Amino acid sequence: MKVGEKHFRTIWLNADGRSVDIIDQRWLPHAFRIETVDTIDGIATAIRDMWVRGAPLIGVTAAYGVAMQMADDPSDAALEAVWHKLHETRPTAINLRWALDEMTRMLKPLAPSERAAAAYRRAAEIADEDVGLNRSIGENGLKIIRDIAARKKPGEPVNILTHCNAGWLATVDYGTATAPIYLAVEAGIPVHVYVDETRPRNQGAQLTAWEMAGHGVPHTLIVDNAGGHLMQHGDVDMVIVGTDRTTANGDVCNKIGTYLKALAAADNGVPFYVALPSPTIDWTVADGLKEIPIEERASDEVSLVWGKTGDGEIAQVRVSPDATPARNPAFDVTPARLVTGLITERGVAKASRAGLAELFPERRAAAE
Ligand SMILES: CSC[C@@H](O)[C@@H](O)C(=O)COP(=O)(O)O
Repeated sequence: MKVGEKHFRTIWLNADGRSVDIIDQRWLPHAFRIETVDTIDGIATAIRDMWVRGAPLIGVTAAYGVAMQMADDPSDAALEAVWHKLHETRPTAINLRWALDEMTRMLKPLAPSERAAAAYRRAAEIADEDVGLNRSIGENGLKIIRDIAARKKPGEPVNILTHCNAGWLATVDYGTATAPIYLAVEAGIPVHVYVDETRPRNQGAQLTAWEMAGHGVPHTLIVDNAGGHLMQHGDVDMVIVGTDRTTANGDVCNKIGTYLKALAAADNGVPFYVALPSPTIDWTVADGLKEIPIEERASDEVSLVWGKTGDGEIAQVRVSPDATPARNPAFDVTPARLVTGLITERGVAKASRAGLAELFPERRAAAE
């Protein structure tokens, strides 16, 4: 998407054919910085410390990590080691494991001498595929927004609430939850987005708000606890969020706080949609609550917040007493029964085993 007048993806291969450049998301919205990453350790750090984040982008970054490893050492042992090294960086987003499995499946049968070139080719394809998937999600989600708009008075915006950042910064381009929003704006449908700040790391306040502003999408930042109140007063027409892992029966794991939004939406009859590309479906898991590993991140992320000081410096401040302990589960699981629909690249599925199997019969069959 655009940054100023220039089109950017979140990650791209450099002319040296080895290193990647990434948008370093730690500094947004206050500074737009690009980092070059040219080692496996650098890739692991970028994922773990959230220079890049968002399930699809984590997967693509890991794919380039495997390619870098193959350029250094294309042996079977190195291929296995890089799988483990990158897999442990962030446990919840299934796209990470999907990308590592996909790279391994493709590279294993090749002679070591062929692996580096093939790995870079496949990593680039996965990046391009992500863009295509998101575009299709956008088209399928656009139909839902269009239907809601048709029931409104002319000129009245469709009010969409989103949580965290499932925008272009979380993917290679377009985003998942935001793709239908961008297409609605392009189609001239009036929309307005309520952006949850998304404590503790504030991906909504810092990233989604920046994206919306950059593309002229009318939006309003709200604190995480405001959504239920707004829904009770008829101010939200629909919720669209992303997901880090959706199970074969439609349970949705996403940024902490998503579940509370789904509960409030169900209580108020507000449709709750989840936008996801198929690599985010974990066909091996049935019960999201019991089986999805939930990342517990450092307690500092709760006790300290990043922001811009009056002097224009990007700095961290403490919001709690020095000695107060904090706990930081990064994701939660929204049961399928609270999800109105799953917006995928193939259409909108019911959040159920049958609904997903109908859209992806070959994947369901392969998992059995
Ligand atoms: C298209 S991104 C989907 C999810 O990864 C997104 O909603 C999310 O929860 C991101 O969490 P993050 O911890 O910032 O990586």
